Amino acid sequence: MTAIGIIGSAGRMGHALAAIVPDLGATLAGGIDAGGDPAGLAHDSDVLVDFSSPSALERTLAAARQTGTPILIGTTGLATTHHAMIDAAATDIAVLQTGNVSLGVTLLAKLVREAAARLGPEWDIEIAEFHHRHKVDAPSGTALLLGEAAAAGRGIPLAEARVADRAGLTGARSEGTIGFASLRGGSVAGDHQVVFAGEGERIELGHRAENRAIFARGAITAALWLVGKPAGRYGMDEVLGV
Ligand SMILES: NC(=O)C1=CN([C@@H]2O[C@H](COP(=O)(O)OP(=O)(O)OC[C@H]3O[C@@H](n4cnc5c(N)ncnc54)[C@H](OP(=O)(O)O)[C@@H]3O)[C@@H](O)[C@H]2O)C=CC1
Ligand SMILES: O=C(O)C1=N[C@H](C(=O)O)C[C@H](O)C1
Repeated sequence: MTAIGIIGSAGRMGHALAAIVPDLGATLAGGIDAGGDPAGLAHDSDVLVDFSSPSALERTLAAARQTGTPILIGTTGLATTHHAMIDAAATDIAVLQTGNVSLGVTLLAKLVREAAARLGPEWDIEIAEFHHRHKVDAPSGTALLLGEAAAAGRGIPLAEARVADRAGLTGARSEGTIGFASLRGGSVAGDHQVVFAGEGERIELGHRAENRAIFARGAITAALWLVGKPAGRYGMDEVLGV
């Protein structure tokens, strides 16, 4: 049986992952949290699953590279420097990093890209997300993933179009920008809405996660898929075939 090591095992996702591992025919190699030893965990695991904090990433990737252990990274709030670390690790091991491991969001990203490609820049794109009160990063990893999909559909880099944190005298909206809005409260598992606002009409594409079990199932499915894959950076669309 494939042995799975969890980084962030005592967290909300850590618990959801541990609960679903046996249902998917795998076994738990162990888990660590802040202050834990990623090298020992990587040694004991066939694949690592990381839902923790961006601060864990450097040591985790070093351990995974040392042992040649593939890794699924679900942690969000990553900076450009973290993506550079992931790219470097993917020269040695199989890595899948995504802001959302659900089937629904993986398909939604395809739909958003397609809509953005077909609609002209006069259609304003706004992305809204709503998460539980404990979430520490904004915009959510999923909102950014959907923003990347929209920007790719328009053939532009997201960094050029991204507008977040509107407040005060912002001036009128600039054509071609992609706006982000974040709400936090209660126990919301994760809602995302992408709005294409045109003159006199709107298209709204969205996804609502009703629980963390959908993320845990997607993450373990992807982790099992990564075992035995050559070094490289993979996507959830490849895992799920959507
Ligand atoms: N990609 C996706 O589909 C999804 C992504 N996420 C993301 O997963 C991450 C975790 O979410 P959630 O479970 O709700 O958060 P929690 O705060 O509940 O859990 C995070 C866990 O990570 C641990 N941790 C913190 N720092 C380190 C470290 N340096 N090394 C190892 N472990 C560490 C914490 O341990 P301690 O308490 O000791 O600090 C804690 O147990 C977030 O970034 C979230 O956005 C969540 C759901 C789906
Ligand atoms: O922190 C969460 O809970 C979630 N984080 C991910 C994100 O930032 O998009 C995925 C999901 O929405 C839940």
